[in-house]
Amino acid sequence: MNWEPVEIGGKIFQGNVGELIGIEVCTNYDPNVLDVKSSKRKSPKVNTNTVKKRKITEIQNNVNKQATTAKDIFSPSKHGNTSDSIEEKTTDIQSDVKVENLVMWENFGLPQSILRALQDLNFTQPTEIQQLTLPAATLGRRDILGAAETGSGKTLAFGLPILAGILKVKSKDDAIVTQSVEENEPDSEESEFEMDASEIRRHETGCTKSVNIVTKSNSVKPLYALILTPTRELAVQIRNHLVAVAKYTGINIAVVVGGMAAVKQERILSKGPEIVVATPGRLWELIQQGNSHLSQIDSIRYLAIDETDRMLERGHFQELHDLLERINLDESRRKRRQNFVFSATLTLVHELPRHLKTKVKLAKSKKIHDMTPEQKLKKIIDVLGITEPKVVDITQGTDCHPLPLHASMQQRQRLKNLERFRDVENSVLVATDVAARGLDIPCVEHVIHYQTPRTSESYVHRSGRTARASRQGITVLLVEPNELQNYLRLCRTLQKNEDLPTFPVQGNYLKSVRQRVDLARELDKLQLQVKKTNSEAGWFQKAAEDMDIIVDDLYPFHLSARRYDSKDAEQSKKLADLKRKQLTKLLSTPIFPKGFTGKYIWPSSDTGEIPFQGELKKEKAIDVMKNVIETNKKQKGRIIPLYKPKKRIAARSNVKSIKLPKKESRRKQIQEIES
Ligand SMILES: Nc1ncnc2c1ncn2[C@@H]1O[C@H](COP(=O)(O)OP(=O)(O)OP(=O)(O)O)[C@@H](O)[C@H]1O
Repeated sequence: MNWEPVEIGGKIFQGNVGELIGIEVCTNYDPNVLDVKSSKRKSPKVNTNTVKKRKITEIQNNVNKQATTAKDIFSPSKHGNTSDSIEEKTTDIQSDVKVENLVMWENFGLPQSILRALQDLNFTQPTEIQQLTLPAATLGRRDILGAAETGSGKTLAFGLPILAGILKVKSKDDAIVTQSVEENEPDSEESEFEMDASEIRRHETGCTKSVNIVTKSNSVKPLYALILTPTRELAVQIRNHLVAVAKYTGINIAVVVGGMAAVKQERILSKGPEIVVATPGRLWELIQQGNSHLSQIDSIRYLAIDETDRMLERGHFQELHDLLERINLDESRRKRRQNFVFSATLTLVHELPRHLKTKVKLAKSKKIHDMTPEQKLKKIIDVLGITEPKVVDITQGTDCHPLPLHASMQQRQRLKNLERFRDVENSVLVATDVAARGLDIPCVEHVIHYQTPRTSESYVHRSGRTARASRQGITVLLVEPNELQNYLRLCRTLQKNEDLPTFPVQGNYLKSVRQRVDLARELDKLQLQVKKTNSEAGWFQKAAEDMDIIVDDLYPFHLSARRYDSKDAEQSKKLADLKRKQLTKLLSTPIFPKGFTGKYIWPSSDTGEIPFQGELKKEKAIDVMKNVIETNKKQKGRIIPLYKPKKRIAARSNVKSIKLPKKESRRKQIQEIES
């Protein structure tokens, strides 16, 4: 039927007309249409009340069921919120489909719709950060402060609890609406179809009907969650990642970032997405322009801040701070919100050292941008009102966050790491030659050639990543004895008749450095072995399942064929964990003497001696090198000719090859470390 609005004089709306906001007229009235509806009355009668009551009882039963399991396993909700535990049913599309191979996900209270999507993605088990975060977040409803290295699966660590939470809240809201509809209905035995017809009778008089904007379908859709991230690219990535796991949930996720047409952004938001992934700047703009969907920003149930450490830098902080104050406008809603703060470094959040606490007090009187990143992070946590968060920090306890870059990485992860390398101060990019050419990152201070390049082109391109435009930079070439020929060839091609100046290194500290490096290499090898063993076992299991073979029947054969021994693997893992702890401890012990504040130890140009404790200079590597060149010139007054080896050096390396301990000695090592 075709309905058109009826023009009415303004006065009619001045009286008490309840929810009536307009009248429409049917322009192609056809009595047969109503007949079609009334013919439905002849269909088998279904008691609406029974259906709805069953739905509510089902939900209630699930509340009880879930509450018991959650209580058994996890700590209670910070908010004492049990009503949120209502099992999502109505929006859980095709929940009866069997989800296989997801045993590891089963204890996290995730609905079937999400499990199905995880299965489609072949995410058979949660990553470490997900395992540690999900129980507390999904079932305990705790705020989370999380830190883990890049590519560890942080997005789903906060994304899954948000999606699962929204499904629960929505089903709770639906239950309330259903209940209130029931309460307002006459207590009759009408079937659903009869109710349709009676509704038609109630609302349609002749050829007119009332239009009620308060009906559920027309109301403003709630905004449940906001995810903040520092860059546009990340926002898009997070959205895509979440869309993939939300595909059976019916939850809409939108991106709000700078650089996108404002009209398009308004259109996206007018559809009422339940989750908005945004960069703070554009979000703030749209809020200030009065966007209606974003006007609910203070009632969001979930807030995630990804890459918080980067949000504290480069002009993001003030925007973030203002935005959070706006989000926090309503105190009671703030308390009901669940927060996720993910950052690469959370060390100072565990317990702020006393000297920093004093600094925080002092900083209150200063401007916000005078604060250190740690103070800013603390400030954000305070603004959010996080008091007893679950802290999940699986960073390896070092201040150095190396960022890998190589051809077998996903393009997406490569871009992320490059972005991070560009934005994070003191970061280290560990790259293969994929990064040797074309990369234009302005402030790279050092290029270290871990292996002597085989061609002069390679040397020039790699080195060209530093000292860009008018900036200074230093490139250091590490030459092993077996690489000497490469080095000499390189110098000849570059028409150098003198040796490259040597970077001063104090041998007496090298022992400690070597100890750490050896331990790191050993750990790396052990980890590789553990990974290989696990993937072999996983491969076998999967192959057996694909062929419908029961693994147990073949197990002994499988063991001998692949030399897989679960005890052995367990032992290697244990040893790797112990070695990691050892390394973390060693790395937290300073190599240089107490009181040393400089970056490099470099002997005095006058005496050639290492300065006493406290007199060491705080110098950059580039300045150290400049000094060396100057000193060489002054002391010798002549160039140092290129090294000429008397005889060809055999290809040998003085790098100790790391051998993995055998079974017996592994056990011995574990005992030694543990004692
Ligand atoms: N449980 C899982 N099983 C397998 N793959 C996963 C799982 N969780 C996430 N992934 C995949 O791992 C990759 C890295 O995940 P994600 O981007 O969330 O990491 P991250 O910790 O946020 O990294 P970054 O800090 O660099 O942003 C993605 O390709 C993602 O699809």
